[in-house]
Amino acid sequence: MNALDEIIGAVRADLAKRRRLIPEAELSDRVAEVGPGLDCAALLSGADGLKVIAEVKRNSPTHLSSVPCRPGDRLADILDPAGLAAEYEAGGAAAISVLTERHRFGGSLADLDAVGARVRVPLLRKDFIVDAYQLWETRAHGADLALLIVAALEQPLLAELLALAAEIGLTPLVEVHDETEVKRALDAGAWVIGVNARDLRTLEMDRGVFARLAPEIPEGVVRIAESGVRGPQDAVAYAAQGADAILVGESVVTGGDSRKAVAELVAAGRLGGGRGGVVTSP
Ligand SMILES: O=C(O)c1ccccc1NCC(=O)[C@H](O)[C@H](O)COP(=O)(O)O
Repeated sequence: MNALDEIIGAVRADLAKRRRLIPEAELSDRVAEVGPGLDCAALLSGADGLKVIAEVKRNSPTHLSSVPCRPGDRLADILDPAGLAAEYEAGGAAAISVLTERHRFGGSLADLDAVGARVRVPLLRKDFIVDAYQLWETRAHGADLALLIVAALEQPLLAELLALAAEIGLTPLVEVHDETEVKRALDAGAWVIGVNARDLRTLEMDRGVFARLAPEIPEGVVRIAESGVRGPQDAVAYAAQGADAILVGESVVTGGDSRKAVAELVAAGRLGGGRGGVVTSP
């Protein structure tokens, strides 16, 4: 069993418990009350400089070095996820990602609620979404974006979840790692694509993947470089390779001064040039 399958097994078990506690109909009523989220494609476009999506990540199966962590290791002791997100926002983050998966990442929907109550920028729920229930839940808890990982979803389900996300006012961030997955994302109708430098099956990191895949992603689609950003030099490189945005977790969580770390990435992104295109959702 690969790393992704193992994570998804635990996600499905948790999901079954939550579904018993809160029926989907209750969540859809809540979604009707909260209404649609922010339209994030335009907000994440790199037309006016590389955007930084900063992540609240308590733990991870790897560190940047790709060394597998021991069970119980903490990436960082995040006592106040909302306070951390506020630091990110003050540093210029265009959006906040909250890793809500519990078993391997130590996250929760309570973290998402806390962060959403504190910041004004768009909120991404980063989790392993394999069922429509999780999308209802994502919007009901106030997120504006939901992650759909192509490697975790067969094609009809990917297209169905993408359509449902759009229908309930979420911007789907569709994550890919190779050429075939880019094609599948585009076939499903994605308009915001994240290229993850981390192979979720093997946990290996390859920062060259974005440069290889970016030309396969057409103009008009938002391109996000995810994972493994160590600092400003990587932001400059990704901007120069045409990224609209970068998604950064570990290096802004563990550096000590998270506001400064994000501000440095934002400043560096301006040096990289970027694509300068105007992007709108369909
Ligand atoms: O972070 C991990 O080790 C990981 C392992 C397996 C599946 C997903 C994983 N992370 C999710 C992410 O995509 C990252 O948290 C996110 O892109 C930020 O990455 P980083 O800046 O390298 O912390």
